[in-house]
This record gives sequence, structure tokens and C-alpha cells, in this order.
Amino acid sequence: MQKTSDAPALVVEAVTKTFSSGRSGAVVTAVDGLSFCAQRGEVLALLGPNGAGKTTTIDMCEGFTRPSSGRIRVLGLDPSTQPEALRARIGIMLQGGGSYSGIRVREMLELTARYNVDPLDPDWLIDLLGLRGVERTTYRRLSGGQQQRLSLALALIGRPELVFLDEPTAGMDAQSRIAVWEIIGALKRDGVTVVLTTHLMDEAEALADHVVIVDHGRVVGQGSPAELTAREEVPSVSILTDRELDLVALGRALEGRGVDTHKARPLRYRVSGGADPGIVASIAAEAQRQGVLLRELSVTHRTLEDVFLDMTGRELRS
Ligand SMILES: Nc1ncnc2c1ncn2[C@@H]1O[C@H](COP(=O)(O)OP(=O)(O)OP(=O)(O)O)[C@@H](O)[C@H]1O
Repeated sequence: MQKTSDAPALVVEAVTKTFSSGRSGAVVTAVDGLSFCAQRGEVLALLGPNGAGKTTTIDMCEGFTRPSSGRIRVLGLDPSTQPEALRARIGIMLQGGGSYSGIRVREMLELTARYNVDPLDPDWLIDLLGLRGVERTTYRRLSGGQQQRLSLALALIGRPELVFLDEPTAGMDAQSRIAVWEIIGALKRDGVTVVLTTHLMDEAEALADHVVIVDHGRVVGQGSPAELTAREEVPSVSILTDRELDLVALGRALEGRGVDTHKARPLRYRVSGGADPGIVASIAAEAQRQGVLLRELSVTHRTLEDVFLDMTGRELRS
């Protein structure tokens, strides 16, 4: 028999969730046969474009929404039928903050501590999350980033075995982001399982042991960041410039070499289909001709963002 501790911390198996939407009653399939696992003590990042089904999936794992079909187990428990037993063992960082608007930071932490058997010290959390200067401030007067940090403190106060973090650093300044990344690293070292959603590819690349890319409610790719970014058959060149590059002219300069040029995002371009010294020299020469400085040039190093855009497309989602 398998020991409980060897079982994955989170199992999502063939899960589907449909909503009937608006007055027309049209059926929206938010999650469409999703399957993935998070092992104990690992950081799992759920990535996907807007509307891909990430929040719906997390809501079902937390027991706030029931799946239409399929099976979810969190720490061996069914979130739909055992939500109280589960919530005693997990931490939830809610996107909206999860606090009463008139309550002060310290009061909210002390109140939450009282609901836990062996809570962390609110004072320690106030320092850890840089909330000392606002401990007497009411929730509604906090900045968005401070609300996020309080929300993370509330998720951690009960010493959870697993934490769900829905876009944990959304709206945070660079200092707060680094602090949160360090906290996530410390949780992992303590053996806590972390399941997070994010739109920040560098966040997923820096933190996650396992990445699950979701689109239209389905898994379109998964693996470690290293596995996902290593899967490239044809070499390519990625460049970062100090100003806009004329891509049509670059395309002309590379004509006959069997490569495609495209803009990955502002000032970041990609020449795919081949990479040899001649192609690199032509790119540099064309940039020089246009008076454009190449700030970075790398060969065949796909980032998680490249993988994500290849798997989910470049069109804007409604
Ligand atoms: N309660 C609901 N009623 C109807 N449709 C819903 C409901 N909740 C979510 N949806 C729809 O399900 C789909 C998935 O939404 P979800 O919020 O899970 O996506 P997401 O990946 O978290 O997106 P984002 O990155 O924008 O937060 C969307 O089309 C959304 O409009």
C-alpha cells in the first residue's frame, strides 16, 4: 500500500466545470477535462491566458466551487465534501484580499490567529511582510500591494501544509515581489506545497518546480521550466534592442537563409528557423545600418514566455 506522505499533495483528474452564463443560459465551459498533480513540497505554477480557467480550477481545489465532473483530492481530501477538514490544513491567498474593509491590519491577523490551533506570531508576520508601518491602518486604506501582502500573511498564519496563491505578486512593487519570492522559497524549504497562478513568466521560471500551461480549460503543456524551454528542434536568435527595429528590412537582409523574423514584444525580436555565424553577423550589420543598438543577443535560449506564446498563440483574449 502506498504511504499517504508519498501521495501527491494535489490531484486534479479529468475535471470539467461548466457555467450557464447570463440571461441566454448559454453554457460556458471554463474547465474542460483538466488533469495534473502537485507533489508534496513542490511549487506548481498554473499559467494561462485570461479566461483560461485558472481561477475556476483553484476555486474548485479550495472547495468554493464544485466540479461538474472529474475528481479532485487535496492532501487526500475531497474539497467538495470535506471543505472544513481541508481548510484547517491549507492556506488561501485570495485575489481580493479576504479582509473586512474597516478592520486594521494587526486586528485582522490577531482575529485569524484565534481561529487556528497553532498560529504563527502575528508580530513575526507583520515584520516578514513589511507591514509594521501600517499595522494600525484599516484594510481599505492600504495600497493594493499592502493588501496583497496582508492577504499572504493571512494565508500563512495557520502553518498550512499547502498554500494556494492566486497571482500572489499582482500589483506589487519590485521590493515586495522579491520579498514574496523569498517567502515562497522558504515555504518550499519547509516542505510546504505551493500552488500558484501567475501571468509573470519570470516568476514561474524563478519559482516553479513544475509548470502547467492551461488554455481553454485544458492542459496544453507541462514540465519543469528547464524541460519546457529545452524543447526546441530548430535553433533561433533572440534579440533585445534599444529602439524599434525595422523588421521588414531585417527580413530582407536575411533573405534566402531560411529564417523567419517576428516581434515577440516591444524591443524583443526573434529570428527563428536557423542560427549560424552568418545569420548573427547579418542581424548585427542590419541593426548597425538602422542605427539600432543590440542590447542582448542570444542563440536558442527559449524563455518560458516563448514556450507559453507558442502554445497559447499571440492573439489577445477577450
Ligand atoms: N461564475 C461564472 N459564471 C459564468 N462564467 C464564468 C464564471 N466564472 C468563470 N467563468 C468563465 O470561465 C472562463 C474561465 O475563467 P477563469 O476566471 O477561471 O479564468 P482565468 O484563467 O483565471 O483568467 P484570468 O487570467 O483572467 O484571471 C471565462 O470564460 C470566464 O468568463
